[in-house]
Amino acid sequence: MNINTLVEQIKKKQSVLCVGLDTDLDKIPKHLLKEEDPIFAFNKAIIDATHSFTVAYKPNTAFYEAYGLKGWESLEKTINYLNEKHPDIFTIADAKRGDIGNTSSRYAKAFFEDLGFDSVTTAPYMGKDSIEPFLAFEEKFTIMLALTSNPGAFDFQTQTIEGTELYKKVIATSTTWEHSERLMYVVGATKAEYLAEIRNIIPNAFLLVPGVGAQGGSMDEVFKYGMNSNAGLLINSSRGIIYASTSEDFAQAAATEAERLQKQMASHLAKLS
Ligand SMILES: O=C(O)c1cc(=O)[nH]c(=O)n1[C@@H]1O[C@H](COP(=O)(O)O)[C@@H](O)[C@H]1O
Repeated sequence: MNINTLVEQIKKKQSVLCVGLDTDLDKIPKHLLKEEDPIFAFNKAIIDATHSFTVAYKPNTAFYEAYGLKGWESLEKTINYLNEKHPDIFTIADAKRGDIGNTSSRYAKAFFEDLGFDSVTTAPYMGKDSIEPFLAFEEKFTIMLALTSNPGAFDFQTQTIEGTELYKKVIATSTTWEHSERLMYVVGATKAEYLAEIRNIIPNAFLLVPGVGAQGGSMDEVFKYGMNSNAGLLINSSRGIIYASTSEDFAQAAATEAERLQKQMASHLAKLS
């Protein structure tokens, strides 16, 4: 996808909402379990109910890989459904990949070419040659972990090395890589107070911000410190939306929650020209 398509969607829908499809057979409504593919049936219902409030969907591949071949088929049906029905909606394979160069280029082919996602999440621990193979794909985006939402973010990411916090060094270094204009970055909503400094390093990049809802991050703080002139944000909620109800009314409840978040976003996005 071209970045302008994403920005147009954000302005049109007055939303930066990313719905996380972390679909768990133990949590979806019981009546769906008799469907031939309960995971896809659930995802389809969630997409049908929420797409008008949403600019991105993010299936986390762990929830599909956990069910082996069947799970991978559910993932494939989900991305095909999104690409056919909603080609303007940005898609994220949340796979957190990254390996030596030739392996990374296979991961990139799997998610960008075979499955047809617009973007994939990556872990930058292995450095430049582990990320550049993803960046080689035109009109595809690589969303690199920068400062994550979990408590373990303080174990390494915020440690100071030679006077700079590691996450800042990682972000600044990544801007020197070939096709760094195809990078986006993950910053947890639980770390919103760090966003102003992150914006000093990468004023223009899009940030994927998970951690509102179930993890307790504040959306208003994320906008306050993280928004740029394109919005520059994709704010993810997974469990808070898809399990808003676990009864037969799950899709309606997901739509109500997605609309509530979209309305909150619109109050900040009204400033965009
Ligand atoms: O890369 C991610 O999406 C991610 C990074 C991060 O720092 N924290 C984080 O929660 N995530 C993912 O975002 C989703 C958050 O889900 P909820 O807490 O249910 O909204 C999960 O799929 C996580 O794997």
